[in-house]
Parts: sequence; structure tokens; C-alpha cells
Amino acid sequence: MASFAPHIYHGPQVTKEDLDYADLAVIDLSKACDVQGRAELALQVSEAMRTHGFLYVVNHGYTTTQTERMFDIADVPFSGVDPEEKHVYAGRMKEAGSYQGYKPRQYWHIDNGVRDQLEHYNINRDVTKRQHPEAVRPLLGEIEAFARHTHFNVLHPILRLLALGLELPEDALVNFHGFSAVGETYVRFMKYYPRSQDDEVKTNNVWLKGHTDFGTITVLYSQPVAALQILTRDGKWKWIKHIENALVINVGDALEFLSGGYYKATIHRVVQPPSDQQNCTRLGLFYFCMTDDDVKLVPFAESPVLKRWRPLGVSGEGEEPAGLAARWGKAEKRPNV
Ligand SMILES: O=C(O)CCC(=O)C(=O)O
Ligand SMILES: [Fe+2]
Repeated sequence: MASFAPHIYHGPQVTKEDLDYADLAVIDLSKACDVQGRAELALQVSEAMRTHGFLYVVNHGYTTTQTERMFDIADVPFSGVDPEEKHVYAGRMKEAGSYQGYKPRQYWHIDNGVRDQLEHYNINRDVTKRQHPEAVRPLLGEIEAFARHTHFNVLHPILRLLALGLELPEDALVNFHGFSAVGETYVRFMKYYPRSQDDEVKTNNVWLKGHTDFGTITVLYSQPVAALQILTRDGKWKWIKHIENALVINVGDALEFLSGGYYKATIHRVVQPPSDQQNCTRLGLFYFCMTDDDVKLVPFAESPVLKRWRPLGVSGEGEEPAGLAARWGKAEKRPNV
């Protein structure tokens, strides 16, 4: 059996460059434990998700050491598995739309004949759904615990705050995101590799094109290499700043549908890091959240907030066919921005 010698993840140094950062709200999730705290946080979350569509979460219950351990684990599918074995566990995103297994490097076209230089390894939160490379197998228990933590201690609390922001019963969105239900919510490990100067020029330094995520929310564990940018409402690209042991959470298309456009899926992209980080690989740790497969992606017509917001009607009827969540998740959606 493959062994995995634990080491503490020493990510690259935080950039010293003075970048134009987005000014995002920081949500202290430890305050969500009582009704009063949740009411206050719901106002902040709602405001953040209507303006930037992105926010930070701190005090989510994982220690820095636990997060570092997960970054160590996140690197294993890339540095601990040889190319032949990666091929065996390749995902079939384009054919089946399934986000499980490897997305190999150079899978997507970026611009002017240049292809991407990033790998994913995607694992459904039910880690037994597929087989995994030998080096990953001893880590599945920890990966599942990580999925559970993010699901119950991050996703569900945030969904409660988003539901409160619509003046809905607290569990209105939680009920659409069962951990054991049939659905696509998954863990993603991601690794970006530095590119040639020629590729940088031909793509105008874009590593991953502007897009919105297709799920309800995406949870990104903050890491030190600056490269993620969001497109603000006034049309400017702003950088996301690294905050140690924080999470960056954003709205995806499915939540935009469910809220009738009240919460906005924000376009974001990944670009070449600043000069003091340009030789670094960039490791990502994510939890991509979708509704259960049987959820109909129609707006909550009963939300008093939506009624007031759009008095002429968020009808909630006949707008999206049943099961769209499942099929939507199978579309490869990377608009050209
Ligand atoms: O690597 C990042 O920071 C963001 C990646 C991303 O937007 C995605 O995988 O959808
Ligand atoms: Fe994204």
C-alpha cells in the first residue's frame, strides 16, 4: 500500500505587491450559533451576496493545522500519482458532464491556440462512488471527514443565513442539500502550473477564463498565491486577497435561479500571479455545492423578500424543468469573458 508521509504544508509566501483587492465582507461563522447572531449575520451575508456575490468566512471550526493537512492531501493526486495511473482515473467532463476524477492538463482551450495548465482531481462527497488512485486510497477517510465538515459546518450554516435573507424558514435551502441524498456536491483539488512567457502573451495572462460556477455555492479554502479575480458590478477586475485559514464563498448559477436573481452569480477568473509568485505552483482546495438531483431550480415564490423585490411576480412556475440541477451540472459552462 502507498504510504503518505505527512508533512506540514508550507505554501508560498503571500505576495508583497500592492494589488487592487475586492473589498469583501468577512463573516464570523462562530456567531451563527444563536438566533440573534444568525439574524445579524443574515443581513451581512445577504448584502454581500447581492453586491459582490463573494464573501469571506472565518471561525468555521477547522484549525490552521487541519487546513494545512488538507492542503498536503490535496497535492497527493498530482505529485503522488504517475501519468499512466492518472489516465486510468480521468473524468469524462465533456462526454458525460461528470465532475469526478481527473481533469487533465490542456483539456480546455484558453485563447489563440493556448490550452490550460491546470489539473483537477474531483471526488464526490460519497468517496465510495468511484475508485481512486493507490496513493489517494489511504486518505479517503480524511477526505470524507473534510467533506462532512464543509457540508455541515460551512455549507449548511451559510444556506441558513441565505434563507433568512429571503425571510424563508431557516432550513429552506438546507433541505435541498442533503449529505446523503443523490447529488453532485464534491470536493475538488486543483493544481495550476506556471506557464511559458509565450502562453502568457497569447492569453493576456489569463489562466482560467471568466465564468460563473454552476452550483449553489462554492467554498474555496484560501491559499497564498494571488491569481483569482472577480468582475465587480462596475466592470472592473479585482483580486481576491489571501486570509489565513479563511474561506472564500461565492454564489453560483443554481442559487441565482433559486433566488430569482436576488443573489447573483459573479463572474470570476484566474490570471498569472504577481511577479513575486510567478514561479509557484498553485494548489486549490474546494467544495463545490449543488442541490440534490431531484430539486427543481425555480425561485422561492413564497419569499416575502422576493415578493417585495419584484412585486410583478417571481412566479416560480414553469420556468425550469424538474431535475435541471442534475442536467445543469453536466453542462460545461465557461463563457468567454
Ligand atoms: O483557482 C481558483 O482560485 C478558482 C477556480 C475556479 O473558479 C473554478 O474552478 O471554478
Ligand atoms: Fe469558478
